[in-house]
Amino acid sequence: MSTSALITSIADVGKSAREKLPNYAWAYYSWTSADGKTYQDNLEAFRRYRLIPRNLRDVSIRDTSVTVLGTRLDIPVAIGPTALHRLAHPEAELATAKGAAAMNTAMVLGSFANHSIEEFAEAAPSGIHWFYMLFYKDRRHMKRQLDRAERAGYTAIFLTVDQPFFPFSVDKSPRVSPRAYTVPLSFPNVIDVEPPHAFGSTEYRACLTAVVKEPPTWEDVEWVRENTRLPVVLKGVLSAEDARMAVERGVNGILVSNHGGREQDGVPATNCSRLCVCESLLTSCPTSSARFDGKAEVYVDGGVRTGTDVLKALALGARCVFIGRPALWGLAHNGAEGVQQILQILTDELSLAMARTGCAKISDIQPSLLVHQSYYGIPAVRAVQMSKY
Ligand SMILES: Cc1cc2nc3c(=O)[nH]c(=O)nc-3n(C[C@H](O)[C@H](O)[C@H](O)COP(=O)(O)O)c2cc1C
Ligand SMILES: CCCCCCC(=O)C(=O)O
Repeated sequence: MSTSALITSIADVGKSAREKLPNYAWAYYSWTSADGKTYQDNLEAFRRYRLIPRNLRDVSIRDTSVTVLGTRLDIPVAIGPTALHRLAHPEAELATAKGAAAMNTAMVLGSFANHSIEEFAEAAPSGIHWFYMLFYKDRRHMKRQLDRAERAGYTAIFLTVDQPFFPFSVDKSPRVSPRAYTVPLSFPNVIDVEPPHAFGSTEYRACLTAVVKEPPTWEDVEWVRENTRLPVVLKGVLSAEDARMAVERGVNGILVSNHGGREQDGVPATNCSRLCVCESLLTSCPTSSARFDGKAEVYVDGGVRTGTDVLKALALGARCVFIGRPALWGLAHNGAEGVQQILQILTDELSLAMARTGCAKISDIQPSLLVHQSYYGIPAVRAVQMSKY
């Protein structure tokens, strides 16, 4: 599929990316833990919800904007942190930043990026920049990174908490094929001075393992909270108890995520987990769900591929969603414009889904729009059995 071929969906962009990317890059981006059950579940779980539209409302104008961490985004879709954009495009994260800025939405710069905190911010000066910082053994390094992010105009710090050990420390078969190392890569945000070892070599991996803190603990989160004035978001929370502990420590946002099915296999799809987070909070501290909502925002990622998925995630209670692989597909498909195109497709689809379900603005998207298929699960099973005869 060429760049000029008719592209009408995220799936089309994914197909184009598959054709354009070398096998090692496609393999890394598509990689999942174990047999990919959790990844598949992320995709399928959205389809398990059905929508009950409200009709005859004035939806002639739809407003898809939302406020996240005090910043207005034109769409409730932001780009999450992903590593190694350089495998998809020579401009790497700089192009992704431009695509996000063109749609006036936020992007989280991953620490495993080819470009520094400052280069990224300068590439898209009008953009909304958030920074995913690693936990390091040396707190002075963390403090320097927090200060640099603040000075460069970033407006939030993301901490990933579902990766106690990094792939370069523990993966038995490498997540990134050695063939990828023919591409010039570096990690300026992780290592101050690039070591003289070949990128990806055992020695290079040992340099990374030497600096990162594995595994991080709540004490590290508390330290970050105390050492930056920026809002702090924990990414990778699946348990209600962890969400509560985060809120107690002054965390400002919870990104419900299973790392796109790339960490622990067998965990639930994230949109189910979101329900777990909320339901348990409601059950265990009945008076505090409002307090929780007031104190921290909740977001979700994993398997978002259509505007209807976005609508469903918001109806489940997420303030906004994040995308991982689709942004990489857009980047591979057509650089910054491809990333913009991905976001435009999701915007157009969301806007149409809002019209068809009677929502003129984001706050109209309510839980009552959704019914889970288990609601009519027994009749559905009977129908399958009947259909044999
Ligand atoms: C190639 C790739 C690299 C990723 N790198 C990181 C990372 O460095 N840090 C992180 O917190 N999450 C990382 N993620 C996870 C994403 O932030 C996100 O949780 C996930 O991709 C969402 O699922 P989706 O790809 O179905 O949208 C990565 C995901 C992919 C696909
Ligand atoms: C070569 C560095 C890769 C770091 C891990 C990135 C990641 O989280 C992933 O899912 O892949």
